Amino acid sequence: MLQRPTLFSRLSSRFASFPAFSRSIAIPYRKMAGVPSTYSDPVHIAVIGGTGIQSLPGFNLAATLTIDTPWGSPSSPISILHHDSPSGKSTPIAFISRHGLHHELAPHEVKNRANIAALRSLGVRTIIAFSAVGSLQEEIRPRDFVVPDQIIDRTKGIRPFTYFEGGMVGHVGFGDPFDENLAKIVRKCGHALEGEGVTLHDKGTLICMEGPQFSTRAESNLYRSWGGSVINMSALPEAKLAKEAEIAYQMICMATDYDCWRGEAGEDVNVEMVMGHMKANAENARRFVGAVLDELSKEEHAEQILAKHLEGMMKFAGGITHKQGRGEEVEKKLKWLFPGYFD
Ligand SMILES: CSC[C@H]1O[C@H](OP(=O)(O)O)[C@H](O)[C@@H]1O
Ligand SMILES: Nc1ncnc2[nH]cnc12
Repeated sequence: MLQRPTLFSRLSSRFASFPAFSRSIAIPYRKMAGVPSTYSDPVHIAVIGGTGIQSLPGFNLAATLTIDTPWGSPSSPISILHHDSPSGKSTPIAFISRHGLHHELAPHEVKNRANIAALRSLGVRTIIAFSAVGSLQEEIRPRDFVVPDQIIDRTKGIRPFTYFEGGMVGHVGFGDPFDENLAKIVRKCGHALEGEGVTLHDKGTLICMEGPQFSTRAESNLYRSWGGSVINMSALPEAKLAKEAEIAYQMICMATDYDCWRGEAGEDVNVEMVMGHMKANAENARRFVGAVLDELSKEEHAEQILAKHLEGMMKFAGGITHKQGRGEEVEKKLKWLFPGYFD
């Protein structure tokens, strides 16, 4: 009888045809007694933690994976956590710390391509990303949560932002940068926590700026005049790459400051302010993420967490370059990311 390939054997055979990346799978990052460095089942859901959320305590750590991708290593080792939902079902969740385990990566240094590629290689098709944001509107107060539905790109083109370059061209729709079905689930969970210290704004336009310096007052006011709700430095290219990787992606934002647009009416943003609010509200952030994971673990969301509505999209959106015009290196990389799409 044919054995269903385990994730490890699937990855091994993928690496076997791409020797340059064959060595570093499953090498323990820092040997932690008793924590496996391999994981054999597919993992469909991931959480990307941002500022102040370098780990997700309260979950059972099942494995710590070090995965090398054609775009290098992710920002941090990937923790596989077992999430036990109230129904008794255990669901594996992959967790990456965007800025590294010790917040050592600046926004423009985050390993976005490797992060998303490594998650996809594990089977991830749903990402909940967390971010500390500045508020551009009076009614979005520090410690409020926002589930944004739009992004304005104010990064400066210095971050690698696509998998399709160097001889394979792809164009993916980005009219809705977040996954609306996933957003509905996230909003429902957030509202269920309201009254217990959680205030949620259902929509919002997120400005993603380059940083690492915060905005000037003129910029901050300009973003307000554009209808910006909140501002951060990390939604892009993360959301673009997730879209290219056919992964349903939603960011949950937590306001930590009013940026600098209030002038004399309030103190300008600074790191202490951001960290202070993050720390004070970390428990709510974790409860929010936990509630979303509980909900996503339900059988009724099985299709959604596999992002069936996105499956196969890049075969066409990423396949416009004729075989004879393809760059050899990028073709190898994309075959690693999308086995079977570009044969
Ligand atoms: C520490 S303030 C600026 C920093 O905070 C946000 O991080 P993340 O989105 O990863 O939570 C923002 O994007 C900046 O990177
Ligand atoms: N004011 C701000 N600008 C950009 N990123 C932020 N993250 C938290 N607050 C921020």
